[in-house]
Amino acid sequence: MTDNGTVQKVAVIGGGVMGSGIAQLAATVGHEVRLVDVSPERLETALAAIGTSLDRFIRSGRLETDQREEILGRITPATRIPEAVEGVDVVVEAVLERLEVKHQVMTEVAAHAPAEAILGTNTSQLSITAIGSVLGEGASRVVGMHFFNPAVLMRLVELVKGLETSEDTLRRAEDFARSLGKETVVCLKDSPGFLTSRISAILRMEALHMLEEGLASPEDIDKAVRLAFNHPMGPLELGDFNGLDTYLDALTGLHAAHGERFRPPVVLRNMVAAGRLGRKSGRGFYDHGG
Ligand SMILES: C[C@H](O)CC(=O)SCCNC(=O)CCNC(=O)[C@H](O)C(C)(C)COP(=O)(O)OP(=O)(O)OC[C@H]1O[C@@H](n2cnc3c(N)ncnc32)[C@H](O)[C@@H]1OP(=O)(O)O
Ligand SMILES: NC(=O)c1ccc[n+]([C@@H]2O[C@H](COP(=O)([O-])OP(=O)(O)OC[C@H]3O[C@@H](n4cnc5c(N)ncnc54)[C@H](O)[C@@H]3O)[C@@H](O)[C@H]2O)c1
Repeated sequence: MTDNGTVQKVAVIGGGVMGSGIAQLAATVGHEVRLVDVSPERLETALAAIGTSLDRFIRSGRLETDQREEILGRITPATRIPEAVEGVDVVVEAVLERLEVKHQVMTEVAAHAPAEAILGTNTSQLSITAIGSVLGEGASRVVGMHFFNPAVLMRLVELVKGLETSEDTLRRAEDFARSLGKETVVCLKDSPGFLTSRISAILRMEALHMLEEGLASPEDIDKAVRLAFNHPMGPLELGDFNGLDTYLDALTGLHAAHGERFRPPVVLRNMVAAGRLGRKSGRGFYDHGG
């Protein structure tokens, strides 16, 4: 909904950890949502995860039981972008953290979405300007809309202005984030990692180096951060929660942009090479029974 409460048609591209949460959030506040993933299996997993999350809200009394089907009924799964973006007001792209994949998706979205639709990208750290660069003048409609995992609970959306992002696009992205019940901050300059990912990556880097140095077990490194600083999760368990492949992609980008202080530690490369991606693969720094 916009500031004046208008229901919007929203397409979320990518039905993974983040896309499923963003789709759920938008449908919960009453928007009409199309959720697109190239993989039908991922779409099935996404809808199941949304159902599980809605059940948790019902159990804790934050949703009525009959809202479950209404919310799910507002989400239309799809495997193709062209039909899914027809007539939408807002697109949020949440596919892999790879520039070439984002380019491919943005090009297809822009070819089929209405010219006035805003095109948000949920990238964790890539340049918004670079993502929009494939659209020529269309880059004015591209804006960073960085949600946090789990999108249904975390309070912030970090908005990032690319070099070509128009003021109107930024304002509409802000309206859309507010319609989802989120607070916003605006990163005025397009610098990889924006405000939040640079901060969180530094904490994560230190935890990974401590693990490599054998200073403590993963459990104790996480416990230290949780209890000393009142963080809800330690950096290693948060890595398992978010996806270690996504962590590695983000650090690789930050390393390229900001240099040595973000060089991905070997322990993380090895985890990803071994397919230990965290919760989504059943095993990461911890065993999740997968
Ligand atoms: C990498 C990217 O670019 C950026 C990022 O995303 S960085 C990561 C940002 N995210 C974080 O830092 C998350 C840190 N963790 C947390 O905030 C919390 O651990 C958490 C909110 C995920 C879970 O809360 P926690 O108290 O630890 O666990 P838990 O007891 O399971 O959940 C608390 C409540 O939330 C509910 N809940 C948790 N996850 C839920 C979900 N996905 N859907 C619905 N409800 C949920 C639970 O049911 C519970 O409700 P209750 O209090 O009524 O019983
Ligand atoms: N995981 C997090 O905590 C988190 C938090 C904030 C932002 N992000 C960012 O959000 C984006 C998505 O991350 P994620 O963790 O949800 O990843 P994920 O791996 O869980 O999901 C990505 C999904 O995109 C789909 N996909 C790939 N190519 C596609 C295409 N061409 N068209 C449609 N779907 C396609 C994949 O099938 C997959 O389901 C990344 O840019 C990431 O950096 C992640």
